[in-house]
Amino acid sequence: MRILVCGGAGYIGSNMTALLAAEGHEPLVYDNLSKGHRGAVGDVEFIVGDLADYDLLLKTLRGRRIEAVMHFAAWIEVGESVQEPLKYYRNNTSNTQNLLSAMEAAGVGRFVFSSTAAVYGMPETTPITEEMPKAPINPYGESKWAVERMCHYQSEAGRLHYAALRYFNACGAGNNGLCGEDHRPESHLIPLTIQAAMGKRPDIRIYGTDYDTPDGTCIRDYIHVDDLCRAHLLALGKLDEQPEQVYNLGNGQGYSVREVIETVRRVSGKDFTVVEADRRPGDPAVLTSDANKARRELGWTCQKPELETMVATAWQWHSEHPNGYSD
Ligand SMILES: NC(=O)c1ccc[n+]([C@@H]2O[C@H](COP(=O)([O-])OP(=O)(O)OC[C@H]3O[C@@H](n4cnc5c(N)ncnc54)[C@H](O)[C@@H]3O)[C@@H](O)[C@H]2O)c1
Ligand SMILES: O=c1ccn([C@@H]2O[C@H](COP(=O)(O)OP(=O)(O)O[C@H]3O[C@H](CO)[C@@H](O)[C@H](O)[C@H]3O)[C@@H](O)[C@H]2O)c(=O)[nH]1
Repeated sequence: MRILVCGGAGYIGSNMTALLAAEGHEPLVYDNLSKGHRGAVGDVEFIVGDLADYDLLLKTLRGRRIEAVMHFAAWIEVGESVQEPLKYYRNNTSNTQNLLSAMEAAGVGRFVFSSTAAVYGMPETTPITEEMPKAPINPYGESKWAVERMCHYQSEAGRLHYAALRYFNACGAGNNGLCGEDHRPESHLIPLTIQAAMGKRPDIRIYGTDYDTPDGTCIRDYIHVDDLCRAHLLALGKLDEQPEQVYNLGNGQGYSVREVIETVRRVSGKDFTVVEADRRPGDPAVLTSDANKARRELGWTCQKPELETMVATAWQWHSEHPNGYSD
């Protein structure tokens, strides 16, 4: 299929673009490079464009005879979304509405959307199933949940076939270790800890050691970006027969912040300073997925479920690219 990959120069989008090309699809990256990196995308057609540009979207969808859209483009920082809510509603919600409108006008009806575990807010129990209450606690989660509702009603109206994929914590370097994580600023635990191990930051701070968890630190469900991307392919393949798909994507196993830090220490063989700091506002103690629905309906399995493997691929990429995509 000819697939428009919005946000294809970002961390997950660049991995997806590489997988699509490897699988014989024809990806076309659409990214404004506000956060992504040209160097993250291999020899694939690239349009520097903004989701807000309806005319360019329509021209691209029609002119390139696009058959499906995979949509990764968004602002992704929870803390910033609390400080600047409208920035998040504009890019994540309004601009996605713009994209869906252009798709409708161009007659493109297949859509795979990057949603997030943040739609569940502070879940009362874990692991989380898709049916559990959607109760985001920040504008980032709300901005994504609003898109899910938009897709649901478009689908009910017979205007869209879509998959909303609720990622847990994406990590690792994918595409045979070639596509790594280079967010600026970086806010995610694994790359930040790796930066500490590389001596690029003075320490790694643990946000909260008094949670009701075995070692007092937060537990998250880390999923390798290769596993994440394979689920997109499977969802895309079922869109024609199943017009509405909603799946959690996690590996179901939780790892604490201390376990992540120890794994980076082991994998890297480096010692670094760990500082015990206050809790970060809005962090649930435990976020783990029940992804059985994706396993059952898509036939999806995690091929890299071990934290050690995820961290090792990330460590190798950062060691080979000490300045990220600036190299
Ligand atoms: N990283 C995670 O752990 C995680 C977890 C849950 C959900 N997600 C979702 O997955 C998606 C991808 O995340 P990521 O980590 O790859 O983020 P990223 O910031 O690396 O990639 C986003 C890309 O979108 C582009 N972009 C942003 N706004 C744009 C616009 N208006 N027009 C065109 N391009 C635009 C950026 O330049 C960037 O290349 C996001 O939608 C995010 O909300 C990520
Ligand atoms: O310097 C740091 C950074 C993070 N953490 C902790 O590490 C855990 C993971 O944090 P982070 O890597 O920032 O991921 P999350 O906040 O869990 O959010 C990610 O995972 C969510 C789904 O679980 C997605 O919605 C978000 O988009 C994605 O960024 C959390 O407990 C943080 O408090 C630290 O202790 N120190």
